[in-house]
Amino acid sequence: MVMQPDILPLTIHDLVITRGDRRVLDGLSLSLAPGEIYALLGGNGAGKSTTLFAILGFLARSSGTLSVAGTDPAEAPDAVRARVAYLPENVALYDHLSARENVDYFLKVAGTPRPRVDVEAAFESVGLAASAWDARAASFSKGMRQKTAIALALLRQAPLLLLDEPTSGLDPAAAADFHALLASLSARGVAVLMVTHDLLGAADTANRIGLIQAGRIAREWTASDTAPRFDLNALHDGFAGARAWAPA
Ligand SMILES: Nc1ncnc2c1ncn2[C@@H]1O[C@H](COP(=O)(O)OP(=O)(O)OP(=O)(O)O)[C@@H](O)[C@H]1O
Repeated sequence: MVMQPDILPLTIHDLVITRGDRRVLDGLSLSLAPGEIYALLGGNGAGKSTTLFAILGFLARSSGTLSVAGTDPAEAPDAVRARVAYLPENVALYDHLSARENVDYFLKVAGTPRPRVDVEAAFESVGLAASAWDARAASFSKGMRQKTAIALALLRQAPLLLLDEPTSGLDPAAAADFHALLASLSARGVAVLMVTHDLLGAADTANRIGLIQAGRIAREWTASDTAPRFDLNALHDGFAGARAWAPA
């Protein structure tokens, strides 16, 4: 992965986004270093998805700054979307195409086709079984769809991965598989911003966990170098408080 050392994959400072008459994001600040895995948690309607859409350049901001690998999505949305890999809760693939054909197609559309050997190496590194490479995506589980999309992100050399509820609906083994995959992405220098309601999964995987409340990061926890990585009681109390606060 080629990255400029002094440019962070993501910097957000004092971001304000208004939807209707509400300041849905109200002074949100958040930066990610290469290889960092950040879990963003918060009650329903707290602004998690809004944060992801703002990073993708889909929402106008009232004030604040935001940059993805040094580029402002408000100024160059296409350049930012070319650098960010966004996985919605349910990854959409062309069902009538195989994993290989999907990846080839998206790379070609992006103007960055890659040789067969590279695509297979990416499938191997995300743990997509070889039997799936040429199978139609219609038969794929959520986990297989995610692996295909992450292989595409690796091939595109995206420095930032945005994940919306990646483990909802995954069985425990598939979720563990997914968390191991995130750790290997992190080791390659990919920064990951993961929106989730899975407190235990976040505590297993993330380097930092942030609680979004009233449109900003209200609390933040950093993983310890020694076990346990996070104080689960403190996390639980933090999130219980946020639920009690969340708007109806
Ligand atoms: N298109 C819209 N127009 C006006 N308000 C919106 C729009 N989309 C979302 N909102 C409001 O913005 C707030 C934040 O929504 P957002 O989807 O970011 O929350 P979230 O934290 O992702 O919630 P959830 O956990 O339920 O997915 C909510 O109050 C929501 O009602």
